[in-house]
Amino acid sequence: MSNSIPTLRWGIIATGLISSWFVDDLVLNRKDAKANHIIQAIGSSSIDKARAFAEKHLSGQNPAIYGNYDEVYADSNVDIIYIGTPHALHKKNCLDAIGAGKHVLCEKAFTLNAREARVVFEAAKKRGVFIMEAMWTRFYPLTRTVISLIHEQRAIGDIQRVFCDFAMDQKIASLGPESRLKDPALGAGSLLDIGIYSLTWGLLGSDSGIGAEAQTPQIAAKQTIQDGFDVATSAILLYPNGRQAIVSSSNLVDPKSNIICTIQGSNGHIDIAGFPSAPEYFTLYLKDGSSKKYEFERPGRGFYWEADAVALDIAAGRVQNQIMPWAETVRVLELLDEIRRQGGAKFPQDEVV
Ligand SMILES: NC(=O)C1=CN([C@@H]2O[C@H](COP(=O)(O)OP(=O)(O)OC[C@H]3O[C@@H](n4cnc5c(N)ncnc54)[C@H](OP(=O)(O)O)[C@@H]3O)[C@@H](O)[C@H]2O)C=CC1
Ligand SMILES: O=C1OC[C@@H](O)[C@H](O)[C@H]1O
Repeated sequence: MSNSIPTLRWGIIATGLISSWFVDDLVLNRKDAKANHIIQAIGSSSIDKARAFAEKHLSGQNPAIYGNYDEVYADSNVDIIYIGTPHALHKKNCLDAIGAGKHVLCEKAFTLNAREARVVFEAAKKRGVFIMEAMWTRFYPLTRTVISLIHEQRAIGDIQRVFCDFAMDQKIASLGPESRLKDPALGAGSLLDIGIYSLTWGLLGSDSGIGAEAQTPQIAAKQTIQDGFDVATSAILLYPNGRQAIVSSSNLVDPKSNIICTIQGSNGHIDIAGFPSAPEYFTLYLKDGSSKKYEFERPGRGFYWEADAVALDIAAGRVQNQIMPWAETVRVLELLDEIRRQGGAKFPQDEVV
Protein backbone atom coordinates (compact mmCIF):
# COMPACT_ATOMS: atom_id res chain seq x y z
CA MET A 1 0.00 0.00 0.00
CA SER A 2 1.28 3.44 -0.86
CA ASN A 3 0.05 6.86 0.25
CA SER A 4 0.97 8.55 -2.99
CA ILE A 5 -1.82 6.84 -4.91
CA PRO A 6 -5.55 7.25 -4.29
CA THR A 7 -7.59 4.84 -2.18
CA LEU A 8 -11.10 3.83 -3.22
CA ARG A 9 -13.52 1.99 -0.92
CA TRP A 10 -15.85 -0.31 -2.84
CA GLY A 11 -19.33 -1.59 -2.01
CA ILE A 12 -20.04 -4.73 -4.05
CA ILE A 13 -23.60 -5.39 -5.18
CA ALA A 14 -24.33 -9.10 -5.82
CA THR A 15 -22.21 -12.17 -5.19
CA GLY A 16 -22.35 -13.92 -8.59
CA LEU A 17 -19.60 -14.87 -11.00
CA ILE A 18 -18.48 -11.42 -12.12
CA SER A 19 -18.40 -9.98 -8.61
CA SER A 20 -16.05 -12.80 -7.60
CA TRP A 21 -13.75 -12.16 -10.59
CA PHE A 22 -13.72 -8.42 -9.93
CA VAL A 23 -12.99 -8.70 -6.21
CA ASP A 24 -10.29 -11.36 -6.72
CA ASP A 25 -8.48 -8.97 -9.06
CA LEU A 26 -8.85 -5.91 -6.85
CA VAL A 27 -7.24 -7.59 -3.86
CA LEU A 28 -4.24 -8.81 -5.85
CA ASN A 29 -0.90 -7.42 -4.74
CA ARG A 30 0.34 -5.59 -7.86
CA LYS A 31 3.66 -3.87 -8.27
CA ASP A 32 2.34 -1.31 -10.77
CA ALA A 33 -1.00 -0.50 -9.07
CA LYS A 34 -2.19 3.07 -9.71
CA ALA A 35 -4.64 2.97 -6.78
CA ASN A 36 -5.39 1.16 -3.53
CA HIS A 37 -8.69 -0.71 -3.60
CA ILE A 38 -10.50 -1.64 -0.41
CA ILE A 39 -13.53 -3.93 -0.51
CA GLN A 40 -15.49 -2.13 2.17
CA ALA A 41 -18.90 -3.84 1.94
CA ILE A 42 -20.69 -6.76 0.29
CA GLY A 43 -24.42 -6.67 -0.44
CA SER A 44 -26.42 -9.70 -1.49
CA SER A 45 -30.02 -10.89 -1.63
CA SER A 46 -28.98 -13.21 1.21
CA ILE A 47 -26.74 -12.46 4.17
CA ASP A 48 -25.46 -16.05 4.09
CA LYS A 49 -24.38 -15.62 0.49
CA ALA A 50 -22.66 -12.33 1.33
CA ARG A 51 -20.84 -13.96 4.24
CA ALA A 52 -19.78 -16.99 2.17
CA PHE A 53 -18.55 -14.67 -0.60
CA ALA A 54 -16.43 -12.67 1.86
CA GLU A 55 -15.00 -15.82 3.42
CA LYS A 56 -14.05 -17.23 0.04
CA HIS A 57 -12.76 -14.11 -1.71
CA LEU A 58 -11.72 -11.74 1.09
CA SER A 59 -10.12 -13.94 3.68
CA GLY A 60 -8.31 -11.94 6.35
CA GLN A 61 -10.26 -8.80 5.46
CA ASN A 62 -13.25 -7.45 7.25
CA PRO A 63 -15.86 -6.03 4.86
CA ALA A 64 -19.29 -5.03 6.15
CA ILE A 65 -21.78 -7.77 5.23
CA TYR A 66 -25.35 -6.94 4.25
CA GLY A 67 -28.28 -9.17 3.25
CA ASN A 68 -29.62 -6.48 0.90
CA TYR A 69 -28.29 -3.80 -1.43
CA ASP A 70 -29.77 -0.71 0.24
CA GLU A 71 -27.50 -0.88 3.26
CA VAL A 72 -24.46 -0.87 0.97
CA TYR A 73 -25.71 2.30 -0.74
CA ALA A 74 -26.27 3.86 2.70
CA ASP A 75 -22.88 2.86 4.17
CA SER A 76 -20.94 6.09 4.75
CA ASN A 77 -17.61 4.22 4.49
CA VAL A 78 -18.33 3.23 0.89
CA ASP A 79 -17.17 5.59 -1.89
CA ILE A 80 -18.25 3.65 -4.96
CA ILE A 81 -20.74 0.90 -5.80
CA TYR A 82 -19.75 -1.94 -8.12
CA ILE A 83 -22.85 -3.47 -9.75
CA GLY A 84 -22.59 -7.15 -10.74
CA THR A 85 -26.27 -8.03 -11.17
CA PRO A 86 -27.92 -9.18 -14.45
CA HIS A 87 -28.29 -6.42 -17.09
CA ALA A 88 -32.00 -5.87 -16.46
CA LEU A 89 -31.34 -4.76 -12.88
CA HIS A 90 -28.60 -2.29 -13.74
CA LYS A 91 -30.89 0.69 -14.27
CA LYS A 92 -32.52 0.37 -10.84
CA ASN A 93 -29.26 -0.49 -9.05
CA CYS A 94 -27.51 2.52 -10.64
CA LEU A 95 -30.36 4.89 -9.81
CA ASP A 96 -30.48 3.65 -6.20
CA ALA A 97 -26.72 4.08 -5.79
CA ILE A 98 -26.76 7.54 -7.38
CA GLY A 99 -29.72 8.48 -5.18
CA ALA A 100 -27.55 7.70 -2.16
CA GLY A 101 -24.81 9.95 -3.57
CA LYS A 102 -22.41 7.12 -4.47
CA HIS A 103 -20.11 6.83 -7.45
CA VAL A 104 -20.86 3.79 -9.67
CA LEU A 105 -19.06 1.23 -11.80
CA CYS A 106 -21.74 -0.87 -13.51
CA GLU A 107 -21.16 -4.09 -15.44
CA LYS A 108 -21.81 -4.42 -19.14
CA ALA A 109 -24.27 -4.27 -20.77
CA PHE A 110 -24.77 -1.00 -18.89
CA THR A 111 -28.55 -1.19 -19.32
CA LEU A 112 -30.97 -3.08 -21.60
CA ASN A 113 -31.27 -0.26 -24.12
CA ALA A 114 -30.11 3.28 -24.84
CA ARG A 115 -33.21 4.86 -23.33
CA GLU A 116 -32.47 3.35 -19.92
CA ALA A 117 -28.83 4.48 -20.10
CA ARG A 118 -29.83 8.09 -20.81
CA VAL A 119 -32.04 8.08 -17.71
CA VAL A 120 -29.14 6.83 -15.55
CA PHE A 121 -26.62 9.34 -16.93
CA GLU A 122 -29.08 12.19 -16.45
CA ALA A 123 -29.45 11.19 -12.79
CA ALA A 124 -25.66 10.96 -12.33
CA LYS A 125 -25.20 14.36 -13.94
CA LYS A 126 -27.76 15.94 -11.60
CA ARG A 127 -26.18 14.32 -8.54
CA GLY A 128 -22.61 15.07 -9.67
CA VAL A 129 -21.31 11.53 -9.18
CA PHE A 130 -18.91 9.47 -11.27
CA ILE A 131 -20.40 6.61 -13.28
CA MET A 132 -18.99 4.27 -15.91
CA GLU A 133 -19.90 1.09 -17.77
CA ALA A 134 -17.42 -1.61 -16.75
CA MET A 135 -16.24 -2.33 -20.29
CA TRP A 136 -12.96 -3.62 -18.89
CA THR A 137 -11.51 -4.79 -22.21
CA ARG A 138 -11.05 -1.20 -23.39
CA PHE A 139 -8.61 -0.61 -20.49
CA TYR A 140 -6.30 -3.53 -21.30
CA PRO A 141 -2.79 -2.36 -22.28
CA LEU A 142 -3.20 -4.76 -25.24
CA THR A 143 -6.28 -2.89 -26.42
CA ARG A 144 -4.66 0.52 -25.97
CA THR A 145 -1.62 -0.72 -27.94
CA VAL A 146 -3.76 -2.01 -30.84
CA ILE A 147 -5.63 1.31 -31.01
CA SER A 148 -2.41 3.30 -31.00
CA LEU A 149 -0.80 1.08 -33.66
CA ILE A 150 -3.70 1.16 -36.12
CA HIS A 151 -5.06 4.69 -35.66
CA GLU A 152 -2.10 6.82 -34.50
CA GLN A 153 0.86 5.01 -36.07
CA ARG A 154 -1.18 3.72 -39.04
CA ALA A 155 0.90 0.53 -38.87
CA ILE A 156 -1.41 -1.40 -41.25
CA GLY A 157 -2.23 1.57 -43.49
CA ASP A 158 -5.86 2.38 -44.31
CA ILE A 159 -8.21 0.13 -42.35
CA GLN A 160 -10.42 -1.84 -44.73
CA ARG A 161 -12.15 -4.59 -42.74
CA VAL A 162 -12.55 -5.75 -39.16
CA PHE A 163 -13.84 -9.17 -38.08
CA CYS A 164 -14.68 -10.11 -34.52
CA ASP A 165 -16.51 -13.17 -33.23
CA PHE A 166 -17.34 -14.13 -29.64
CA ALA A 167 -18.60 -17.70 -29.53
CA MET A 168 -18.97 -19.59 -26.29
CA ASP A 169 -20.98 -22.73 -25.59
CA GLN A 170 -22.82 -21.59 -22.48
CA LYS A 171 -24.69 -24.93 -22.18
CA ILE A 172 -27.94 -23.01 -22.21
CA ALA A 173 -30.04 -26.15 -22.74
CA SER A 174 -29.02 -27.28 -19.25
CA LEU A 175 -29.95 -23.96 -17.57
CA GLY A 176 -33.29 -23.25 -15.90
CA PRO A 177 -35.67 -20.63 -17.33
CA GLU A 178 -34.77 -18.28 -14.46
CA SER A 179 -31.13 -18.01 -15.65
CA ARG A 180 -30.02 -14.55 -16.75
CA LEU A 181 -28.81 -16.25 -19.94
CA LYS A 182 -32.35 -17.51 -20.73
CA ASP A 183 -34.87 -15.06 -19.25
CA PRO A 184 -35.59 -12.16 -21.67
CA ALA A 185 -36.79 -10.12 -18.69
CA LEU A 186 -33.22 -10.35 -17.32
CA GLY A 187 -31.70 -9.36 -20.67
CA ALA A 188 -30.95 -12.87 -21.99
CA GLY A 189 -29.22 -13.56 -25.28
CA SER A 190 -25.76 -13.71 -26.78
CA LEU A 191 -25.77 -10.12 -28.04
CA LEU A 192 -25.76 -8.16 -24.77
CA ASP A 193 -23.74 -10.81 -22.96
CA ILE A 194 -20.87 -11.46 -25.37
CA GLY A 195 -21.77 -9.86 -28.73
CA ILE A 196 -21.17 -6.50 -27.05
CA TYR A 197 -17.45 -7.33 -27.07
CA SER A 198 -17.48 -8.19 -30.79
CA LEU A 199 -19.23 -4.89 -31.46
CA THR A 200 -16.69 -3.08 -29.27
CA TRP A 201 -13.79 -4.46 -31.33
CA GLY A 202 -15.66 -3.69 -34.55
CA LEU A 203 -15.98 -0.06 -33.43
CA LEU A 204 -12.48 0.32 -31.97
CA GLY A 205 -10.89 -1.30 -35.03
CA SER A 206 -12.85 0.74 -37.57
CA ASP A 207 -12.67 4.24 -36.20
CA SER A 208 -10.44 6.27 -33.86
CA GLY A 209 -13.39 8.34 -32.63
CA ILE A 210 -15.47 7.41 -29.61
CA GLY A 211 -18.67 8.88 -28.20
CA ALA A 212 -19.70 12.10 -29.93
CA GLU A 213 -16.54 12.08 -32.10
CA ALA A 214 -17.27 8.65 -33.63
CA GLN A 215 -18.54 8.01 -37.15
CA THR A 216 -21.95 6.36 -37.35
CA PRO A 217 -21.99 3.12 -39.37
CA GLN A 218 -25.04 1.73 -41.12
CA ILE A 219 -26.12 -1.64 -39.70
CA ALA A 220 -27.33 -4.83 -41.38
CA ALA A 221 -28.12 -7.52 -38.81
CA LYS A 222 -29.69 -10.97 -38.41
CA GLN A 223 -30.38 -12.92 -35.25
CA THR A 224 -31.35 -16.51 -34.50
CA ILE A 225 -34.05 -16.34 -31.85
CA GLN A 226 -34.88 -19.41 -29.76
CA ASP A 227 -37.24 -19.39 -26.77
CA GLY A 228 -37.46 -15.59 -26.99
CA PHE A 229 -33.74 -14.71 -26.92
CA ASP A 230 -30.93 -14.63 -29.45
CA VAL A 231 -28.57 -17.60 -29.49
CA ALA A 232 -26.65 -16.14 -32.43
CA THR A 233 -26.26 -12.66 -33.88
CA SER A 234 -24.34 -11.41 -36.92
CA ALA A 235 -24.07 -7.77 -37.93
CA ILE A 236 -22.27 -5.78 -40.60
CA LEU A 237 -21.24 -2.22 -39.78
CA LEU A 238 -20.80 -0.21 -42.97
CA TYR A 239 -18.87 3.05 -42.59
CA PRO A 240 -19.25 6.10 -44.87
CA ASN A 241 -15.81 5.40 -46.44
CA GLY A 242 -16.80 1.82 -47.35
CA ARG A 243 -14.93 0.19 -44.48
CA GLN A 244 -16.78 -2.82 -43.02
CA ALA A 245 -16.79 -4.47 -39.60
CA ILE A 246 -18.36 -7.92 -39.38
CA VAL A 247 -19.25 -8.81 -35.81
CA SER A 248 -20.91 -11.92 -34.42
CA SER A 249 -21.78 -13.86 -31.30
CA SER A 250 -23.12 -17.28 -30.40
CA ASN A 251 -23.80 -18.87 -27.05
CA LEU A 252 -24.35 -22.32 -28.62
CA VAL A 253 -20.87 -23.13 -29.89
CA ASP A 254 -17.25 -22.58 -28.93
CA PRO A 255 -14.85 -20.43 -30.99
CA LYS A 256 -13.59 -21.91 -34.25
CA SER A 257 -10.09 -20.54 -33.68
CA ASN A 258 -7.90 -18.87 -31.06
CA ILE A 259 -7.87 -15.77 -33.32
CA ILE A 260 -11.00 -13.89 -32.34
CA CYS A 261 -10.48 -10.61 -34.10
CA THR A 262 -8.72 -9.56 -37.31
CA ILE A 263 -8.17 -5.99 -38.44
CA GLN A 264 -7.16 -5.71 -42.11
CA GLY A 265 -5.56 -2.67 -43.70
CA SER A 266 -3.88 -1.67 -46.95
CA ASN A 267 -0.43 -2.44 -45.49
CA GLY A 268 -1.07 -5.56 -43.41
CA HIS A 269 -3.26 -6.97 -40.70
CA ILE A 270 -3.50 -7.66 -36.97
CA ASP A 271 -4.74 -10.95 -35.49
CA ILE A 272 -5.90 -10.81 -31.87
CA ALA A 273 -5.99 -14.06 -29.86
CA GLY A 274 -7.80 -15.16 -26.71
CA PHE A 275 -11.34 -14.11 -25.83
CA PRO A 276 -12.74 -10.84 -27.22
CA SER A 277 -13.43 -9.84 -23.60
CA ALA A 278 -9.95 -10.82 -22.38
CA PRO A 279 -7.51 -10.81 -25.30
CA GLU A 280 -4.17 -12.52 -24.62
CA TYR A 281 -1.80 -11.40 -27.36
CA PHE A 282 -1.80 -10.08 -30.91
CA THR A 283 0.39 -10.38 -33.98
CA LEU A 284 1.06 -7.64 -36.50
CA TYR A 285 1.63 -8.94 -40.06
CA LEU A 286 2.94 -6.52 -42.68
CA LYS A 287 2.71 -6.90 -46.46
CA ASP A 288 6.53 -6.95 -46.69
CA GLY A 289 6.36 -10.39 -45.03
CA SER A 290 7.53 -9.29 -41.57
CA SER A 291 5.55 -9.94 -38.41
CA LYS A 292 5.74 -9.10 -34.71
CA LYS A 293 3.97 -10.77 -31.78
CA TYR A 294 2.91 -8.50 -28.89
CA GLU A 295 2.54 -10.16 -25.48
CA PHE A 296 1.38 -8.59 -22.24
CA GLU A 297 1.71 -9.46 -18.58
CA ARG A 298 -1.67 -10.00 -16.93
CA PRO A 299 -1.73 -11.18 -13.35
CA GLY A 300 -5.24 -12.38 -12.47
CA ARG A 301 -7.87 -11.53 -15.09
CA GLY A 302 -7.30 -7.83 -15.75
CA PHE A 303 -10.18 -6.05 -14.00
CA TYR A 304 -7.78 -3.78 -12.06
CA TRP A 305 -6.97 -1.68 -15.13
CA GLU A 306 -10.52 -0.31 -15.30
CA ALA A 307 -10.67 -0.04 -11.49
CA ASP A 308 -7.43 1.97 -11.35
CA ALA A 309 -8.72 4.30 -14.07
CA VAL A 310 -11.93 4.86 -12.10
CA ALA A 311 -9.97 5.63 -8.92
CA LEU A 312 -7.80 8.18 -10.73
CA ASP A 313 -10.88 9.86 -12.26
CA ILE A 314 -12.63 10.12 -8.91
CA ALA A 315 -9.49 11.41 -7.18
CA ALA A 316 -9.28 14.11 -9.87
CA GLY A 317 -12.96 15.06 -9.45
CA ARG A 318 -14.06 13.79 -12.87
CA VAL A 319 -17.55 12.28 -13.30
CA GLN A 320 -16.79 10.29 -16.44
CA ASN A 321 -13.88 8.44 -17.96
CA GLN A 322 -12.34 9.39 -21.28
CA ILE A 323 -11.85 5.77 -22.45
CA MET A 324 -15.48 4.83 -21.71
CA PRO A 325 -17.41 8.14 -21.58
CA TRP A 326 -21.18 8.28 -21.20
CA ALA A 327 -21.72 9.12 -24.86
CA GLU A 328 -19.86 5.96 -25.88
CA THR A 329 -22.03 3.74 -23.69
CA VAL A 330 -25.15 5.35 -25.20
CA ARG A 331 -23.74 4.95 -28.74
CA VAL A 332 -23.00 1.25 -28.20
CA LEU A 333 -26.50 0.71 -26.79
CA GLU A 334 -28.07 2.55 -29.73
CA LEU A 335 -26.23 0.19 -32.09
CA LEU A 336 -27.30 -2.82 -30.00
CA ASP A 337 -30.89 -1.49 -30.14
CA GLU A 338 -30.70 -1.27 -33.93
CA ILE A 339 -29.20 -4.78 -34.23
CA ARG A 340 -32.08 -6.11 -32.09
CA ARG A 341 -34.66 -4.09 -34.06
CA GLN A 342 -33.48 -5.76 -37.27
CA GLY A 343 -32.78 -9.14 -35.70
CA GLY A 344 -35.93 -9.51 -33.62
CA ALA A 345 -34.64 -9.93 -30.04
CA LYS A 346 -36.88 -8.01 -27.63
CA PHE A 347 -36.92 -7.37 -23.91
CA PRO A 348 -40.23 -6.69 -22.12
CA GLN A 349 -38.66 -3.45 -20.77
CA ASP A 350 -38.26 -2.10 -24.35
CA GLU A 351 -41.98 -1.31 -24.33
CA VAL A 352 -41.92 0.60 -21.03
CA VAL A 353 -41.63 4.35 -21.58
N1 LIG B 1 -16.94 -8.12 -17.47
C1 LIG B 1 -17.05 -9.44 -17.58
O1 LIG B 1 -16.12 -10.14 -17.99
C2 LIG B 1 -18.28 -10.10 -17.18
C3 LIG B 1 -19.41 -9.37 -16.99
N2 LIG B 1 -20.57 -9.95 -16.61
C4 LIG B 1 -21.76 -9.13 -16.42
O2 LIG B 1 -22.09 -9.15 -15.02
C5 LIG B 1 -23.48 -9.23 -14.83
C6 LIG B 1 -23.79 -10.45 -13.97
O3 LIG B 1 -23.35 -11.62 -14.61
P1 LIG B 1 -22.89 -12.93 -13.77
O4 LIG B 1 -22.03 -12.56 -12.64
O5 LIG B 1 -22.38 -13.89 -14.77
O6 LIG B 1 -24.29 -13.43 -13.23
P2 LIG B 1 -24.57 -14.42 -12.04
O7 LIG B 1 -25.88 -15.03 -12.32
O8 LIG B 1 -23.41 -15.29 -11.75
O9 LIG B 1 -24.72 -13.44 -10.79
C7 LIG B 1 -25.66 -12.42 -10.76
C8 LIG B 1 -25.95 -12.05 -9.30
O10 LIG B 1 -26.90 -10.99 -9.29
C9 LIG B 1 -27.76 -11.11 -8.17
N3 LIG B 1 -29.14 -11.09 -8.63
C10 LIG B 1 -30.08 -10.22 -8.23
N4 LIG B 1 -31.25 -10.47 -8.82
C11 LIG B 1 -31.08 -11.53 -9.59
C12 LIG B 1 -31.94 -12.27 -10.44
N5 LIG B 1 -33.25 -11.96 -10.61
N6 LIG B 1 -31.43 -13.32 -11.09
C13 LIG B 1 -30.14 -13.64 -10.95
N7 LIG B 1 -29.28 -12.97 -10.15
C14 LIG B 1 -29.75 -11.93 -9.47
C15 LIG B 1 -27.39 -12.41 -7.46
O11 LIG B 1 -26.53 -12.06 -6.40
P3 LIG B 1 -27.04 -11.92 -4.89
O12 LIG B 1 -28.02 -13.03 -4.66
O13 LIG B 1 -25.80 -12.06 -4.11
O14 LIG B 1 -27.71 -10.59 -4.73
C16 LIG B 1 -26.58 -13.18 -8.49
O15 LIG B 1 -25.63 -14.01 -7.91
C17 LIG B 1 -24.11 -9.27 -16.23
O16 LIG B 1 -24.55 -7.98 -16.56
C18 LIG B 1 -22.97 -9.69 -17.14
O17 LIG B 1 -23.06 -9.16 -18.43
C19 LIG B 1 -20.61 -11.30 -16.37
C20 LIG B 1 -19.51 -12.09 -16.55
C21 LIG B 1 -18.26 -11.56 -16.99
O1 LIG C 1 -18.74 -10.62 -20.07
C1 LIG C 1 -18.73 -11.82 -20.22
O2 LIG C 1 -17.59 -12.44 -20.59
C2 LIG C 1 -17.34 -13.75 -20.24
C3 LIG C 1 -18.58 -14.63 -20.28
O3 LIG C 1 -18.29 -15.80 -19.55
C4 LIG C 1 -19.77 -13.99 -19.63
O4 LIG C 1 -20.94 -14.74 -19.90
C5 LIG C 1 -19.97 -12.59 -20.14
O5 LIG C 1 -20.96 -11.95 -19.37
